[in-house]
Amino acid sequence: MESAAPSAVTVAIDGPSGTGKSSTSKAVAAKLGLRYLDTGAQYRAITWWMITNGIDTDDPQAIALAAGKPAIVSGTDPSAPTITVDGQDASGPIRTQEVTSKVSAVSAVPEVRALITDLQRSIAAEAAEAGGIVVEGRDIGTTVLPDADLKIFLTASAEARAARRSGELRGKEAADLAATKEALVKRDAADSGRKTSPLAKAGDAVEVDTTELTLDQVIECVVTLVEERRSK
Ligand SMILES: Nc1ncnc2c1ncn2[C@@H]1O[C@H](COP(=O)(O)OP(=O)(O)O)[C@@H](O)[C@H]1O
Ligand SMILES: Nc1ccn([C@H]2C[C@H](O)[C@@H](COP(=O)(O)OP(=O)(O)O)O2)c(=O)n1
Repeated sequence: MESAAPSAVTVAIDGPSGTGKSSTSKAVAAKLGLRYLDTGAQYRAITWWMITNGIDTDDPQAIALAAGKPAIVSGTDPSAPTITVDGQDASGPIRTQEVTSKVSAVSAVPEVRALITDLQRSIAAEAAEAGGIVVEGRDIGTTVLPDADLKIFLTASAEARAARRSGELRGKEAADLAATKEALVKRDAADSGRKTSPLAKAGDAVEVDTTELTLDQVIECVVTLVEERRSK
């Protein structure tokens, strides 16, 4: 007897910066034939648009008024994810230090979250028709997709996360380890402390501490969890 195609699965992966969400989610999606959505890239894209259009990122009202203007489109192929703003490739500009330093303020504005959350839900619903998706961010398991089939919350010590991040920055915008750690802890605090859907572990999420794990071990662990979920 031929085995049936695996059922569609929606996976939510949340956690603070540098825990391995993007690398893990992309690899798991590629291995299992799922789509992939980086929700942080969407918040970065809207932040980049605000900066380039002269919107004061310290003014929540100005941000709320402008939030509906940019058209943000995410490509969900895990081997080549894309992000455009008004048709323009934004994958490079959204990774600058300037965007990183302002994204928490912009993403805390409720009007921004409402628009981006709607966009994320429609992408996930469309992907569910095509096998499923891994969606990574801060509030996916708690707010965006509370009915996800599997929820993972990645953690790691601030030291490990800063070391991973400063490894990425070396040679580009050289930041020392202490400064990287300080910026990262500050962003975590802002993301966890905001009123509207803060960074938080969902009650039914599986927590995976990646501090002492290699990336391959984390990927293997999540693949196993998805397969277990699918076989139920
Ligand atoms: N378990 C791990 N061990 C070592 N390095 C890792 C691990 N997971 C991720 N990394 C590296 O850490 C950096 C940040 O990972 P990333 O997936 O972007 O994290 P996040 O999306 O949670 O911010 C990347 O350079 C990635 O290769
Ligand atoms: N679901 C999400 C995803 C990201 N955000 C916000 C908060 C984060 O600090 C920024 C950037 O997220 P991103 O995942 O790109 O951050 P890092 O990869 O950890 O540097 O976006 C959010 O508020 N909700």
